[in-house]
Amino acid sequence: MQKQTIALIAHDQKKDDLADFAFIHRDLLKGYNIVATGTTGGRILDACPELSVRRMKSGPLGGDQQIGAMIAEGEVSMLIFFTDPLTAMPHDVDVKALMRLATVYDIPMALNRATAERLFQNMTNSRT
Ligand SMILES: O=C(CO)COP(=O)(O)O
Repeated sequence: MQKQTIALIAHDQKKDDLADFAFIHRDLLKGYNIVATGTTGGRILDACPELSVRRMKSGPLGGDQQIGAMIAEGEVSMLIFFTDPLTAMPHDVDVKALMRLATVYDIPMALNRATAERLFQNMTNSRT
């Protein structure tokens, strides 16, 4: 069976947190294709070199839009996006557009670690 794809993205202040999250859940993530924005993808690969990560452009250069287009094409089944609500972003409209498409296409979307942990807990439980 074809692996499903999970999108992983983090803003700069949240990248340590997402790298840690990916490391802790690396065994689960091995069962998925991962797509990430450029810098985030690099951080995930540093933490978990064994994972298959497709790196798109960096967020401010269009990476969020690329992942949004993949969602519109039905190619992404979950979005984990550790956002930074305390820093202004030049590409805020792209971030909002990505969240909008995840909502339009009704894919599970976690915007913080607490929600992501619960989604992954749910996936772990449904595997056992
Ligand atoms: O800005 C981002 C998401 O909006 C993330 O992009 P990077 O992973 O390239 O830093």
